[in-house]
Amino acid sequence: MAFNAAEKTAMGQALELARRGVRGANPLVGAVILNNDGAVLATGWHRGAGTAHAEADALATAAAAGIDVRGTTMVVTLEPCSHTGRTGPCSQAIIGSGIGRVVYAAADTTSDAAGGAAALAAAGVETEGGLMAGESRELNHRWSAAVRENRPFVTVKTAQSLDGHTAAADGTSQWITSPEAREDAQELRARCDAIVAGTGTVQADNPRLTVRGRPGAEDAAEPLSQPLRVVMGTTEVPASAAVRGTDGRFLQIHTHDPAVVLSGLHARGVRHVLVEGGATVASAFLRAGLADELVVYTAPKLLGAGTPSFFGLGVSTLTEAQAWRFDAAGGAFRLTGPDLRLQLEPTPENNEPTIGH
Ligand SMILES: NC(=O)C1=CN([C@@H]2O[C@H](COP(=O)(O)OP(=O)(O)OC[C@H]3O[C@@H](n4cnc5c(N)ncnc54)[C@H](OP(=O)(O)O)[C@@H]3O)[C@@H](O)[C@H]2O)C=CC1
Ligand SMILES: Nc1c(N[C@@H]2O[C@H](COP(=O)(O)O)[C@@H](O)[C@H]2O)[nH]c(=O)[nH]c1=O
Repeated sequence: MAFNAAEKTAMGQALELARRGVRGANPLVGAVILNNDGAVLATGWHRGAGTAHAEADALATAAAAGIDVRGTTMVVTLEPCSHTGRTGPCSQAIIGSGIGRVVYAAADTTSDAAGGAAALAAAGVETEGGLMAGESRELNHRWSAAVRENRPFVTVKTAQSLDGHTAAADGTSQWITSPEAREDAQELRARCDAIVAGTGTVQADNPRLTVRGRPGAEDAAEPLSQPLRVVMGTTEVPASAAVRGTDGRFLQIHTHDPAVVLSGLHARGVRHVLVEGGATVASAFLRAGLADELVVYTAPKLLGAGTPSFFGLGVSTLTEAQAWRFDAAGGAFRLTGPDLRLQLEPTPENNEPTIGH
């Protein structure tokens, strides 16, 4: 394999572009188109499930700028796909564009999307993989684990006080975080297929668990399909509970096992789950190694007592601590109004998920 200096630089840039995407049902992918002198002609990245893939995004950017890409090189962080999902196959779009060479980082090992490199080569496009493959694989290591194990990608979100409580001593929790933080959390809801909460939260909060205040939300002029609202636990959700709604997108799963919830949801086509708590349910996903992304909103308030954000993780001494790291994709930390938003992912050494092997 021979990659020139411009291709190596472009792959680094493509990895940075990939990090602009959002984690969830699809992997983070970036793409750069180079001319034969190694100059960047166009760039693209994938913005999440249902939007253009990075390759198509870069091709569209080039087309919009009137750039002729025939005979040029595309550098992309993941092997171009060969399947028609919510968007068309990238390998065919590349072949159709006349691009002469494709350099990719990691192979696409998903059963339905794999085979893009072979399709490109068969069409006469010079195709080489493996450049910075480790970086690309690490960028999507939790997404890959979810795909490998036939389960949805899991985001756990919590809103806590500065001293790590999700509810005060009397069980009150509305609201710990600011309107700005709660508005930000609506974005998490909008990009997932299902929202999971426990029966305890239903009893305490009577939540709606809906997407609101954005195009396609329940309060929009033409509402689109909402994420599925899922309650886990054995206590029957009351007929009057707001979470039941009227659109038929409510489901109770009578279990305490996160793996059972995930396999049931995967069978229904759910590829991204948002776990909204409470602490009992969130901790169960963490304990099982079934949390791929953690978003923690921390309000500058002290409660001194109450429900800890996470408990019962099976950690009895410091060396057993779950290891997480700040996730540059999506912004590791930033202020949302007066509150701090942290985004983390498990380190590759952390407990890998335990289902699906
Ligand atoms: N700040 C925040 O981000 C949030 C705060 N809250 C607050 O947290 C509190 C509710 O949290 P919490 O009491 O932990 O309730 P949960 O919503 O986590 O629900 C816990 C209940 O769900 C069932 N259950 C489901 N899975 C498991 C499991 N793996 N292990 C044990 N039980 C399970 C059990 O009920 P069953 O007997 O029915 O099976 C259990 O009592 C409220 O005060 C609420 O206001 C809630 C959500 C978010
Ligand atoms: N208390 C608390 C949160 N709580 C979460 O929000 C749910 C309410 O959802 P809804 O009824 O759809 O508005 C509630 O049941 C719990 O899951 N979220 C936050 O961002 N900040 C907060 O301070």
